[in-house]
Amino acid sequence: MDQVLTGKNLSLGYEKGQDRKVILSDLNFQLYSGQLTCLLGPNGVGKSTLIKAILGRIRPFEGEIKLLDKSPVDYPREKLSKKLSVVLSEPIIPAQMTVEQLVGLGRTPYLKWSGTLSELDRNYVDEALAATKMDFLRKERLGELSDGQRQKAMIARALAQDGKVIILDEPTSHLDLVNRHEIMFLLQDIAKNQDKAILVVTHDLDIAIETAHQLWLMNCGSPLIAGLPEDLILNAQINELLPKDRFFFDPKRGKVNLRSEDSGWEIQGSEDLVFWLEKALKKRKSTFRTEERIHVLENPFRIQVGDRIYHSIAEFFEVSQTSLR
Ligand SMILES: Nc1ncnc2c1ncn2[C@@H]1O[C@H](COP(=O)(O)OP(=O)(O)OP(=O)(O)O)[C@@H](O)[C@H]1O
Repeated sequence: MDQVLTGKNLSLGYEKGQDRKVILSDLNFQLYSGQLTCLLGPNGVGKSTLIKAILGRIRPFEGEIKLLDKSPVDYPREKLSKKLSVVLSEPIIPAQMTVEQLVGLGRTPYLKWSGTLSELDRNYVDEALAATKMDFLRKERLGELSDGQRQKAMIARALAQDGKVIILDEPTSHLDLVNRHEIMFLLQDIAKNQDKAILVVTHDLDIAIETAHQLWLMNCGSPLIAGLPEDLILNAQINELLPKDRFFFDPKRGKVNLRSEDSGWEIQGSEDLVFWLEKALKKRKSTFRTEERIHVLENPFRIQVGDRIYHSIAEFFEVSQTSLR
């Protein structure tokens, strides 16, 4: 497992005339080949700014980024494209272009003056189509693909480019649940099987935890936290992503949960049943209160309060609106 991209003591931001607007400071990171890394953080924290610096589009105010042996800003453009490929979140895609033509564009940095693909280039295109399971759609026009298929075509283009590092900015943001998982598992496979270092910017914590080998967590004013998702959950650093007064990450459920200090109810029963009933109750926290203890029972599912029995949460809410107050 090699470090292919590193950042040391970085300070990043934008310059306007004499003014410097520092967005990120004291930033350190290592991106490893063979791993899928997900970068998470709230809107505006500076994720895109970091990506721009990695792509050499902005120069660090301080510190250094190293892509293999040198800084991205020191690579000639074409050489950089052979080391690093990018899939942006809102690419401009010509609808008439076929999948095969798009993936062929990934070979642009390698083309000779004639501009035509050599046999070797075509092999890369074929391999990229096979790795993304897009072979059967190679002649399809991009305008006629589903969003998920289009995203896979973009990933195939990045693969054909054959860089060591692939960066994707919110690649799953427009996709349904199944496609989001599929794309992320595909990226996980590519990282492992093709020894790529893949960095994905995402807001999807659930899927990042499920699929990433490493997480990078960014939050305003704190250093970047990097680690295995499971370590960050067990040592509670995952909470750095959340406003701690209102939310916490529940390690048992693997989910973000709302804090409730004074819940206004007491529930007894098995952990799973209590969890789901409490979830439903939290959504009604402003309207629901009871002094009586709530028992939640299974086989068959029922909720008991005093001697009253309810057979679903909906029924409990409906009746308790009047009887429990
Ligand atoms: N070209 C620019 N010039 C000046 N400030 C900028 C520029 N681009 C971004 N910023 C500022 O940098 C900060 C971080 O923005 P950035 O886009 O990096 O955040 P982000 O974490 O990617 O957010 P999101 O999750 O919403 O995409 C914001 O305050 C933004 O206004």
